[in-house]
Amino acid sequence: MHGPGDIVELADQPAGARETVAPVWHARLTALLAEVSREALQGEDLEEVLRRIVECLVRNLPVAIASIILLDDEGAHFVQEVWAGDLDLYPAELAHGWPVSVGAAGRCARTGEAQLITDVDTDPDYVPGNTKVRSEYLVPIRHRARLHGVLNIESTQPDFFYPEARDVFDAIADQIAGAIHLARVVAELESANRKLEALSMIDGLTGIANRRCFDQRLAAEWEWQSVEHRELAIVLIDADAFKPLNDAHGHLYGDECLRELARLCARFADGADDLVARFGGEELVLLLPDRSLEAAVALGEALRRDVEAAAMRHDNSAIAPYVTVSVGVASVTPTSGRSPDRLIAAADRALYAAKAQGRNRVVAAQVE
Ligand SMILES: Nc1nc2c(ncn2[C@@H]2O[C@H](COP(=O)(O)OP(=O)(O)OP(=O)(O)O)[C@@H](O)[C@H]2O)c(=O)[nH]1
Repeated sequence: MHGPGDIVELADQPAGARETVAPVWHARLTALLAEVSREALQGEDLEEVLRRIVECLVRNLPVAIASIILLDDEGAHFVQEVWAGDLDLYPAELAHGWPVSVGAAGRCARTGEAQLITDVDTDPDYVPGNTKVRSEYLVPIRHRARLHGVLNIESTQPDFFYPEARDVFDAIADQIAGAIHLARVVAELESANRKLEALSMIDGLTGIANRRCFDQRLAAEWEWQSVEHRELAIVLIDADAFKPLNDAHGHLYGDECLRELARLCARFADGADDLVARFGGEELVLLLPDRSLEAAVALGEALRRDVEAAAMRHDNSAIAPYVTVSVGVASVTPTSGRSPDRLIAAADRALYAAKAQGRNRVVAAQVE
């Protein structure tokens, strides 16, 4: 069995002796690559992936510092450095990016070539991170055409990075490139999924929540309010004489009125857990936790008046020369295990009554 100690000793060997023990590096390399892979797979996000990799490197190899310095998308600035080591590293200030025109790492990124610094004192670009460091090896981290950053290995021994050692770090840099690529693809997929999930909850015409979102939130609020023994109200809003509106003014004007109605309704969803949603067609809904029936009726009445005040022209309504709404209201203290459909059914009955009583009014109903 060979361990990291074998590699430490290797660094002290004359060139001829090194060749005889080079297989030690290569045997170690296979195990190390497997371990780097395992570590990379366990990271939750890119930063943790990188931290696990650099910690794995300093645990297994006789290096003083290992760091991964990431480039921005343009490859013009280093924007993040993740490091591990026995020595303290005083990393350059990366808050605003560190241009690739500066430092040995910058030279590595600019040229796309590995940089071997056998004696840091003689390298004009070397930026000291710790005064005990004597030699440094920098390898580009590249996946296909994209340069992700630079792998930076520092040693307290001069001439530490002889060819066998450099082979190992070159191979590790390739593997890091794969790990970074994978972590970035996963992050992009997760972000795209979050956007899709959000989009799937939005009504395309009005920009407010859609029915799917409403159903989910209703179920969640129902359970929550049943635990809290608090009321849950809904207000159903239905535009009056909408078919005649479309017939008289055209579908596009109808769409515009729906958007304006959604905007007016949204102003009443001002509590942290309130929701305004398109219930379907020309019908909108407000989900209002912690509202009594009286409070919800008052809110429905204020909304009805606001719609009147908006005076959206309607030349084909028997009720008024502008758009009006009928409103059905219901409120209940939910019981876990019973369906929230009872609440919707009550608001629907109230809405039907408002229509039957002449429209442009608010009616409340008891939950049965
Ligand atoms: N412009 C437009 N019209 C819609 C949309 N969704 C539903 N509608 C129309 O809304 C109208 C609803 O008609 P009805 O259910 O008969 O109701 P109404 O004419 O509003 O009559 P009352 O509700 O009884 O006052 C239908 O003509 C639908 O085509 C939409 O997204 N845009």
